[in-house]
Amino acid sequence: QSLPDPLVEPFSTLAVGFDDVLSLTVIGKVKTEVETYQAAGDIYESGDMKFGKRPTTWFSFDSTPRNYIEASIMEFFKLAVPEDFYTPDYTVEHYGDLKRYKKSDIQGAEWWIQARGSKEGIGFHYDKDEAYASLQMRMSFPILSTITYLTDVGAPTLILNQTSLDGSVEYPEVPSEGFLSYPKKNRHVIFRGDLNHGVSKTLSLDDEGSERITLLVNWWVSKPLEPNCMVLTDDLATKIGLNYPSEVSSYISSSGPVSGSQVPVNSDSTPYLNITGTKQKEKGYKRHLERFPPNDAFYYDMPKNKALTKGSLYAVTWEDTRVFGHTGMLDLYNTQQVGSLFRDPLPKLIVFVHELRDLDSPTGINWWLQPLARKISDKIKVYTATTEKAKGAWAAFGLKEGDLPIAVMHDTQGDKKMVMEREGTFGMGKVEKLIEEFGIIVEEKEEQEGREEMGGMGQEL
Ligand SMILES: O=C(O)CCC(=O)C(=O)O
Ligand SMILES: [Fe+2]
Repeated sequence: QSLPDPLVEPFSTLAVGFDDVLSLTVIGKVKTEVETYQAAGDIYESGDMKFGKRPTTWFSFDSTPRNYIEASIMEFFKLAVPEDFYTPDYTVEHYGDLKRYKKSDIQGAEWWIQARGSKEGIGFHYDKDEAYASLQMRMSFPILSTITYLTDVGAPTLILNQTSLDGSVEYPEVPSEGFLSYPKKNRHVIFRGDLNHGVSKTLSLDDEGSERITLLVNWWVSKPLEPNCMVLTDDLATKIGLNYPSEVSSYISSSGPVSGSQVPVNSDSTPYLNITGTKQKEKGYKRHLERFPPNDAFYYDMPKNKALTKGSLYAVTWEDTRVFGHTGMLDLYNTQQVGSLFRDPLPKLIVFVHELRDLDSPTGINWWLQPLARKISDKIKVYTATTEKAKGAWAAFGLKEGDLPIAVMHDTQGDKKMVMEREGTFGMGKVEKLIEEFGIIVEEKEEQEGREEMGGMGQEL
């Protein structure tokens, strides 16, 4: 049987998709097993894990599939082509030495389940060896991550061209490419294991009431550490009702492979979206916001939801006027961040606000601060600072609660500080004046629109 080659004409450098990956009978069996697995609860008796995360399960290639989930994982492996994801042409800034993997380097798969409501999202993150990250403060990534949609429902996965070594500095600072994948039952999406991704709830095209279920399978050179990634022993598999290797093997020998037709999804069936334009409010677009550390806020424009199609995949590119993520969020409890903030030679503009809502609400500060931060990003690093995470910094600038919202300038190298005038209404004009008084000249580009207030978050622009 010859395998489809999705990468002859890559639709996107970030990810590839296949439809009908499993046979209809098998996808039904996998769904039932997923329910069984979910119902079994905390099978590894891990108790309360950090961040309330459930452990993932390891499946080694040495073992025989004991259920249809494991048989499907063996099948998905045929679609994983790691070499093609690490060609020297695709360079992410800090990957001077691109690693190239052979399939034979892969030892097994880590898998888990996600179940969400039709309007729910999943926060942006890197799939990583969670236990290793806690120990080493560095990230160890799978070679490839995959998503298999088990229902047609819910918000899309958004995979970005952004990676990081330690989770505190990201490359590039602001993503310019995305792979947007709406759920479609029996679709399998493969992407590089080191990319920032999440599920954007504001892009959901479904009404409340149904369930979004995905099976996540990641390919690793070696097993991620316990207690976050666990081996499902035969005893445990029997206990939860997922151990019937002879049924699985006789199914395969009598009914044929567990695979379906495995149709590559390419640009013929799904469009490229080039998001361009310089106006703050580009007609026909909606601006979305996702929060992820350490960039803290990522604003990106997409066609209005009614112009997007359920079940589609989109390769998205954004002009730098259509994506924003140029501010950091000051967090005095994050010692790693405070350290890198002081080492960074650029002067800082810090905007102190009471709470996140002051930044993100439809009339929030971020709607004009983000474009401003982009404009000045080569001269000034902009931070926002909420009371919860940054109250401890007020004293250094002689600030009191009643002064907020307020901006300060801080040259951490020369320890030069300047506080904005307290009189007058806080806004973009006052911030620009502060920057100027601090002695930094910002080139005036064709930025007239920057003065316009941006439309509200999630508002159709
Ligand atoms: O369900 C999805 O679309 C993605 C889930 C995911 O990224 C994860 O669980 O790590
Ligand atoms: Fe993930």
